[in-house]
Amino acid sequence: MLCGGCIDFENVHFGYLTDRKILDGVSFSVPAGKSVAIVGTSGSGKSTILRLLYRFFDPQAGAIKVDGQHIKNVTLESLRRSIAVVPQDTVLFNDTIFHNIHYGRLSASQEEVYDAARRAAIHDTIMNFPERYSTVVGERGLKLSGGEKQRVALARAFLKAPSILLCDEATSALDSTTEAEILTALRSLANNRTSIFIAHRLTTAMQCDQIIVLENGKVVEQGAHEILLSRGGRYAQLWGQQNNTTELTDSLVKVP
Ligand SMILES: Nc1ncnc2c1ncn2[C@@H]1O[C@H](COP(=O)(O)OP(=O)(O)OP(=O)(O)O)[C@@H](O)[C@H]1O
Repeated sequence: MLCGGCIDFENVHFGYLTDRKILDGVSFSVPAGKSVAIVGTSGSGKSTILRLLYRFFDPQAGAIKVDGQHIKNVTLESLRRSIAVVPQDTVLFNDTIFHNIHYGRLSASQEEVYDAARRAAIHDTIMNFPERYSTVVGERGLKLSGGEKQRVALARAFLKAPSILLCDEATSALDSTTEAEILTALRSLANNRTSIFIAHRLTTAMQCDQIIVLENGKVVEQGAHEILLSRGGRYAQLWGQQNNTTELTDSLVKVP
């Protein structure tokens, strides 16, 4: 039985195929209740770390521990009960929006589902759907936008109230109001929970207690935002690149 405090990756080696290493001796710790952002170029193995923690795959060498216990010695059910995942693209069932949120914790009451939806800033949107919470969503129902789907994932996670939160930040552009709402909800969900964010925007990473920079399957830098910036290494370089791009985009948008 896990109560889901700290997470430890100890010299983890992993490849999906035998001749191609994806994680090459990854070690890091997330203390209970703290947040870590994983940043790095596309394909560096960020999502793989989350997949191993959720045990979609097992590492070939090294250990992954939660609360000091090897996760391979814990039942899958117990492991997954203590973890909520907010993915980039949430899978919706062809069912009511109520059921789609309720799925986060099937023992929850109706009021708890509404409350989770409120906290994920999607309740008001649902109340404007043709049949409110009974509206069928998914492929054969009402299509939800990327931002709405992400809020459904957040509502499920609020309902689950896990001790560990894994979040893969959306790369797709959301309008700035939606993005701000989602970030606020995510921050309140991550509060006092051990959380790992795959951060595509460094402005998200900077709000985490620790940042891990992953490159070619290795942790090349680790520390808090200010410290990594002052070190002038890989993170500082990524930060410079992203800010230049933002400035460039801003200046392109601000055509008189
Ligand atoms: N199921 C799989 N089978 C084989 N290779 C895979 C599989 N899933 C991912 N990979 C490969 O593993 C590498 C790391 O993938 P991963 O999804 O962890 O990268 P990432 O850092 O999260 O990238 P991104 O930022 O683009 O999402 C990639 O080169 C990818 O092609």
